[in-house]
Amino acid sequence: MKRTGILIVNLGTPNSPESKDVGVYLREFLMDGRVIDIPFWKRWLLVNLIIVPFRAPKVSLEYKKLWLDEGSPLLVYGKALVEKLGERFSDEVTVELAMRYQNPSIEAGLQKLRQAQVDEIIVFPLFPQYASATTGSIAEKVMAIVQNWNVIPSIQFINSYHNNEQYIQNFADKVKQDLLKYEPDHILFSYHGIPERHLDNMNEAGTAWCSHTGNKCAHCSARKPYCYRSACFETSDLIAQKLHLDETKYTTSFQSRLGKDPWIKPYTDATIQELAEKGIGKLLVVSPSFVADCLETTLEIGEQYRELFMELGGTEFHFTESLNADDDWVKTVHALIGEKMGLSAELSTGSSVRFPSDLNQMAGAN
Ligand SMILES: C=CC1=C(C)c2cc3[nH]c(cc4nc(cc5[nH]c(cc1n2)c(C)c5CCC(=O)O)C(CCC(=O)O)=C4C)c(C)c3C=C
Ligand SMILES: [Fe+2]
Ligand SMILES: [Fe+2]
Repeated sequence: MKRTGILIVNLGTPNSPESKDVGVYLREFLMDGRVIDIPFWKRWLLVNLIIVPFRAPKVSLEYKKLWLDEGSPLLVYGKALVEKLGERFSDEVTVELAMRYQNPSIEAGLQKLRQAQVDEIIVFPLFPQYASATTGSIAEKVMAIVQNWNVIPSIQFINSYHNNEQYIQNFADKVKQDLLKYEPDHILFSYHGIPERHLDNMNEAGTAWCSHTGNKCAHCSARKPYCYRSACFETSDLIAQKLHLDETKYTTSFQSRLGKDPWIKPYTDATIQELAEKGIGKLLVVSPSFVADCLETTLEIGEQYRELFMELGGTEFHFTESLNADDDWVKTVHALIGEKMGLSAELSTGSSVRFPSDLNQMAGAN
């Protein structure tokens, strides 16, 4: 019987909210050459002498606000998701949670799959829109580890699902509830940003690939899934279409800027200012690049952007909760993985199907 290992991977978490552990986490994260893509020695100086000493104490206070008994929100939601997924798969499937930075590590997760003697591994990054700094980094790490194994099983990466029908529906359902509850004047889809340079570097031919302008990202007209910016715009459009929203009723922007280099635009803070100046009173913010609530949603959006909007004359500010470990989102992840396992769409979207056992039973196998 074929055994499958599934590795669900999110960004990371410090071991505790204390400044020292946050520093260790930030150092591992920001020393990743896919995150801060400058020569090693410059990155080392920047991260160790400037960013971490100033940022760790501040971020530690933020983690302390959100920390739960069992750990950081990303860890808690990740564990709940993996537990629910495990219940949906049969005994031949092993599901493990890993964090790209700190613990549980990708190394530990892969080791558990190896011990379970899986024949294939499916890596599912909790990032719907591909970016080299997130999905790319996870793939690099996984490949660096398995290259030392004697038996390297078949490995598949689920690189991008920014336009997946079920993922779009999951967010549309959440937004719909808030539209009915708050009746906002406008919806802002705010995604985590990346430096513009990261998109320029994508073109192997060496020329800039992404136009960085317009809402259709003109040079990426085919809306290639690997242009993070285009993918984010497409996600917003698809959610808006599900909700029959007029184009004038929503905007897409990018948050969480770090450093002085240009990041993809429009920036969320500038967009909030423009919306307030246009007279938008009631604003609903949605963040589809985060499938679990974390510092960047609960605090950056829920506190900092709320404060900014209200200071600028806004009357109501609401934030749509992320998918976290909602049952409908679990079904989506189950279906996306099922597809990679070669199961039919019908079976993989069925909520009560425990595959592959069901498939085997249907085929009369043991
Ligand atoms: C959603 C996708 C994400 C992309 C793309 C991304 C790129 C990216 N991030 C930084 C710097 C930081 N990000 C931080 C936290 C953080 N980022 C994401 C997601 C993406 N990052 C998540 C899910 C989180 C975790 C938040 C949590 O609650 O644990 C941080 C740490 C917090 C802070 O200091 O603000 C930094 C730093 C860069 C430089 C970058 C692209 C190059
Ligand atoms: Fe980030
Ligand atoms: Fe682009």
